[in-house]
Amino acid sequence: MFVLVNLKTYPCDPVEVAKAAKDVSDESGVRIGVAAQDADIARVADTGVETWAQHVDSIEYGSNTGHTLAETVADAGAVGTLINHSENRLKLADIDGSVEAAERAGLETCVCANNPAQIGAVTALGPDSVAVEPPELIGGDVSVATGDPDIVTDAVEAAEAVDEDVEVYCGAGISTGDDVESAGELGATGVLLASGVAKADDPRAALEDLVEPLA
Ligand SMILES: O=C(CO)COP(=O)(O)O
Repeated sequence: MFVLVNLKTYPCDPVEVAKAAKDVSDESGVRIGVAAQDADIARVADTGVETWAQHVDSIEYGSNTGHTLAETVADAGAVGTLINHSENRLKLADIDGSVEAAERAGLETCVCANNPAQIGAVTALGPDSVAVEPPELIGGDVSVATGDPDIVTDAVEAAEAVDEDVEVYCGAGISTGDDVESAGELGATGVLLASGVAKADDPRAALEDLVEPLA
């Protein structure tokens, strides 16, 4: 299982979380990534943790004020990027362009979607992975794996029907090792989570608990 921690714009210390994620990944052997804000990517990557961007735009070098260029986040140390997160939704054409931009820059791609039908649509764009995250469960205490297990199994089925090579992750409300284990049992090969680590009093302990069943 891949554990991708999305720091969003939470007021946590990104370097502290990144160092903890790097250590816990090294100790457990579980792949852990940290998706940081653009301005934090370089110092997060300096910790040695697998570093992701939270978004890249469907643009090339040039006159694009205020946008995120895939090459720039890659140069800063990101190796992957989220696209179309529920909090930064794009039109299908822009998702397609962002996937293309990320691939051009050598970034791994994870396209998020709200439901299995959207998962099928974005899988057709050929990203490395897709992630189903029901918006109503994001930021809450109920894990998608227990609160809406069918959405995970249906998303896995929808993606497989389009392209068996695209990994399927799930997210929303995941905060414990049990949640990660349940997500795996439903067919997900990774989880996206945010508040369970970014808002934890002790992010390192939260990460240790998350990977405990996997180590
Ligand atoms: O949006 C998410 C990850 O990208 C999920 O957020 P929570 O883990 O806070 O529910």
